[in-house]
Amino acid sequence: MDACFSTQLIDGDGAFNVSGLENFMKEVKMGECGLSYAVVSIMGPQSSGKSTLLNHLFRTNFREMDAFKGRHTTKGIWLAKAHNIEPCTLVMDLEGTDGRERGEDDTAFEKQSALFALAVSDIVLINMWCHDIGREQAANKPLLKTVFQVMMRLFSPRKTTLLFVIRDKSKTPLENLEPILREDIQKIWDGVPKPHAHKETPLSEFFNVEVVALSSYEEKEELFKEQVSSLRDRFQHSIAPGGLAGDRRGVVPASGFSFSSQQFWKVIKENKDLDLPAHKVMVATVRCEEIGNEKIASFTADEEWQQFEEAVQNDYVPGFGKKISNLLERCLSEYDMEAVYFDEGVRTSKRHQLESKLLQLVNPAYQNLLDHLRTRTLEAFKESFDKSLEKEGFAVAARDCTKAFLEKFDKGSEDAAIQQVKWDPSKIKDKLKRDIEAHVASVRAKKLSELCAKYEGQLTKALAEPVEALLDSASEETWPAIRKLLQRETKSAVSGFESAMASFELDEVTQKELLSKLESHGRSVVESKAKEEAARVLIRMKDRFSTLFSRDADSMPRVWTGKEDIKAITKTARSASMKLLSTMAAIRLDEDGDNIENTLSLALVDTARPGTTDRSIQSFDPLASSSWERVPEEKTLITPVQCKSLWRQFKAETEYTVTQAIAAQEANKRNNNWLPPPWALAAMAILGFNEFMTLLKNPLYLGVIFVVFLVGKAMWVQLDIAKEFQNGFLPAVLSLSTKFVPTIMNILKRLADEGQRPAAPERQREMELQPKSTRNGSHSNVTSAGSSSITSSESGPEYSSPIAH
Ligand SMILES: Nc1nc2c(ncn2[C@@H]2O[C@H](COP(=O)(O)OP(=O)(O)OP(=O)(O)O)[C@@H](O)[C@H]2O)c(=O)[nH]1
Repeated sequence: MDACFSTQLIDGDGAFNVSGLENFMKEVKMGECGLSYAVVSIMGPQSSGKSTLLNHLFRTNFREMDAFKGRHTTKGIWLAKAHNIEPCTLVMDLEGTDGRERGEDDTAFEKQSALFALAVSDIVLINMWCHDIGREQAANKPLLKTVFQVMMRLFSPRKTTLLFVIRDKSKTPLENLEPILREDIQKIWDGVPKPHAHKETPLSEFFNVEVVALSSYEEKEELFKEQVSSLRDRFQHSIAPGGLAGDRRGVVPASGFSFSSQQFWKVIKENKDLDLPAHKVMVATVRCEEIGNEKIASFTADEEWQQFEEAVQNDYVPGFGKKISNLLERCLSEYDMEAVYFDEGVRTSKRHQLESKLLQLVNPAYQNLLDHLRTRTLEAFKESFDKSLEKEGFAVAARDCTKAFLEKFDKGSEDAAIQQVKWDPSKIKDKLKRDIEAHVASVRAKKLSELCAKYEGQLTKALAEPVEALLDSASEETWPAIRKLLQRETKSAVSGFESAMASFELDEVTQKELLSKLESHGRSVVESKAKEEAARVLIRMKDRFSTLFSRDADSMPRVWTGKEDIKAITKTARSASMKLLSTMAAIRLDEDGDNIENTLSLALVDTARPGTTDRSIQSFDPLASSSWERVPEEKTLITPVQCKSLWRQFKAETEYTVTQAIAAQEANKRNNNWLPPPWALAAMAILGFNEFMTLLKNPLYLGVIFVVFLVGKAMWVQLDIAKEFQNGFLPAVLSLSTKFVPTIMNILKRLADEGQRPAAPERQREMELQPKSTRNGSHSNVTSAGSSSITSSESGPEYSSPIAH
């Protein structure tokens, strides 16, 4: 027996051979049959030639009783596939009945196997001896009774074909036998108790009854074979309309046959009624679920899908939607193909389940893909936006690029779209939009701040130095000039900035904000410059004072000859410095209506006005305040009090210059008077002529005159007489008188040293042996003597200036 094509389905003890059936199903490729298959089973008394008939009819290998070896009876239910019969026909050989009445014991194997055969078979062959027809004690009667009884428990008629096979037919023609048999069958049917619903249901509603008679296999084998062969033909295309099982109902699809059979047997064993429709739904549910799970498993294991799943982890994959849709479609259509014969409701709902499970499986990959698409699009946007900024204006570039790249995203998401479902990519698109907007905003802020910095820089450059120069030359015109300059430069910067900003298409409020920022930058440049200058005001004042004081109208250095009116010059110079102080005292970027200059002038310069000369009686000090009248605090650079203290410092620091000038003037005057008057010189020359001639005529006198000249010359140099007399005659005589004796002593000492000095090399050696300190000491003595003479010459009598007070 070929184990692959026949198997024991249920053994003698009622155990279902699940694995055997599964193997059998695979071998005969039942899964592919769909509804195109038929199940034939045979019932009949033991050893009535059932196996023999089946083997001849379907070319199966059921074990037959070997006439020579002894008795063998079939146990349980065997299953085989009919050879060369279309469509695929499964054949079941049942254990033979023993022909005895078994009462109502539904648990007997005979009844259970009959019910099972009726539940799963399209055609049931009822094997009977010809001589049993019309007999009251026929062996098949209890069998038929059993068949009809169990049939009621199937709930709904399956329209099973009952093919009565009359064995060992006699000479009586079938035409005569058949009515008798049908009568017998009808009698049995009528005698079977039926449920209320089927009280009036005719037998034909449940069964198609067919009768066939065969000659004895034992006695007329050839004829038997011939008749079997023609009977075999009736099994070809048995399920087609008009065939043996043409009007069968409630067929379970082939792939559910195994599960269905198991369930039938289980229910039968539990002695429960078989609800065929419910069974069908149940089988469909289980099978469709199984098919769905198989499809999910095969989808998950699909190499193409795995490659896609891996690829989308790292990057966007073009063509994702189409490919995945195809894979899903393939999977679903495979399901459809396999589940097509199962209950439609179940099949459809399980299909939905399968679809949603598959989509759940695919969704993370889809989300990943869209995320990659979003980041990719954003990166590409950034790059393209940067490039287009070089060619077009900001707002246009931002608008065009945003539009283009959102469209690209749309295209990408369309490409990723899966046919089976409408997943909405709008959330991711919104995120992309937000990212793009944020990028545009950041670039805009950067560009605008660059632009601001550029124009602010330009404005700073245009203002800083001119403002500094204007403040330096402080006058009444300084602040109007600064205002004019500020207005002009701000206007030009604003117009430049405005046109540069146009491409950003900013809203009016922002534009105004930026422009006013630029304008206030201009003001702040001026203000900070003014503050800087104010911090240096004292130096500036002193500079101005010394410029005006020590240079004349032609900018030539003044020589204090004595003719200059130092008082007037000082006053002019101080007035100018005071003006500078007043200019620096406050920022006057708006119209200057302050009174600073007047206040300062009154308080500091015009102190000589009548009534104000004596300070002790000046009751009110206009500078004793920390704020100027009509000048807000933030515009004040130097407060009145600070002005006062600065002025005091200024005066103290410039006083020396004035003193020096006065002293120089005095000295100059005296310098012109140190020689005796010309008339005295002329008298001396006329009166001393004879003595002079005597001196020239006597060589000894000449030598003495020469020595006196040398000593005189040395004294002249040593005492620096010419310089001494620059300070006036009287101070020079006093100074020279104090230094005269020490200088004479010094000259004599040096002359004595010269006379005692040995030859030059010896002197050199002596110098080398002499300690350094001694040498320096002698030098420092000379220097100190010199410097002391200079110091004493510089320190003239203190001069008390009338202007200083
Ligand atoms: N008289 C007669 N005997 C037959 C016929 N066909 C087979 N037999 C004989 O009947 C005996 C039993 O044959 P099987 O085919 O084993 O009978 P069975 O009904 O399958 O027996 P079980 O399944 O064991 O109940 C064998 O010895 C056969 O030779 C027939 O048409 N007429």
